[in-house]
Amino acid sequence: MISLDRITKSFGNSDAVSNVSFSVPEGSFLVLLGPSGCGKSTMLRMLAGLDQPTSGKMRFGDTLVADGEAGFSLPPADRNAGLVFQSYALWPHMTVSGNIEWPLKVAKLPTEERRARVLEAMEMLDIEKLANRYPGEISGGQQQRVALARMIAPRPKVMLFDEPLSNLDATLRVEMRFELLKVHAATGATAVYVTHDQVEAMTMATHVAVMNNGRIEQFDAPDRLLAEPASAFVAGFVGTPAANLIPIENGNWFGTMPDPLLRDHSGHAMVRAEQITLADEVGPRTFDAVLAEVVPMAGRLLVTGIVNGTRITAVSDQVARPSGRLRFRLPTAPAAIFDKQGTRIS
Ligand SMILES: Nc1ncnc2c1ncn2[C@@H]1O[C@H](COP(=O)(O)OP(=O)(O)OP(=O)(O)O)[C@@H](O)[C@H]1O
Repeated sequence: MISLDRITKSFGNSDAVSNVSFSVPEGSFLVLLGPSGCGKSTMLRMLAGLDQPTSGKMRFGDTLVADGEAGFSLPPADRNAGLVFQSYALWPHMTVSGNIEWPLKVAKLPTEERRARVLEAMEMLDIEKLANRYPGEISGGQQQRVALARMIAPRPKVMLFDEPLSNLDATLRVEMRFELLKVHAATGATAVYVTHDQVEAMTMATHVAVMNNGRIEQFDAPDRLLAEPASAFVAGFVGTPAANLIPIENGNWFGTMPDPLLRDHSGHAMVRAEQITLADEVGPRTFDAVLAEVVPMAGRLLVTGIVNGTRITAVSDQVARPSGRLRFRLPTAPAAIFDKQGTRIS
């Protein structure tokens, strides 16, 4: 179990992480998801013991690993936690097996035990054939497998990942997502995984903490983030495609078309792409748009147009008119309404 109790990390006058509390059970796969600068790497560094919280407490199981007020932080080596970075950080002068063995040597494990663990880790990542190669002699994807093997060889209870797949191409990324989940399931460790890629969060996580400006916008299971986003930020960040956030003003779509369903609300109405249709005729809740792009997806089309400066995406089977103009029809009810601060109100 990992639990955080009101963790804050300040740099000078600004908080990189602000008053964050959550807990996840042992064996979870927690993803810290958010845009650049939201504080997710700072969170991970505190979990690893590389940074100390300014205030708040952090526990791994029953062990207190950091206490900001008391100025206490358990050193990284005493946390039974492994870390994998975006850059693989392998020792270039050591072979693959030498790299994997290194942390076991540091931990002073006997030779036989080290050999067995190196072999076990290489088998799990399917890299036995690379044992005697040097990092410069293997591909980026293979290097990331070695970094993973090196991380799991000491059998950490907590596995920490900082954007580990972002240097890989799209196909390798999908492959490595599967490998990571396999390793996680086989070890039973608790994983904390930092990414700005919501697809990684949606496909791998048991729990997701969506972060924005150092705070947690929503802490939930991936499907809950999609079904019940707590804020406009979450609604606009998750989903493929993310839901449309349509400006509403005093109960008017785009500030121009009144709709009793919007009551008198101002802010944004969430409308999913699959709720919007393309219309030939002008009618209730139709809006003319300028075509921005058409993306084929799973046999259907994601059609994006601009209405009053807002990008709107619909799922359609219909190819848009060649004129570059199109007409969207909004559904009778939005999936959610957020106020001007982005808080969900309906
Ligand atoms: N050592 C530091 N000194 C001062 N400010 C820092 C330091 N480290 C991080 N920050 C600031 O804290 C905020 C959060 O940074 P952090 O690196 O945690 O974000 P992030 O979500 O991981 O972003 P990215 O995905 O770009 O790495 C940023 O505004 C950053 O400028």
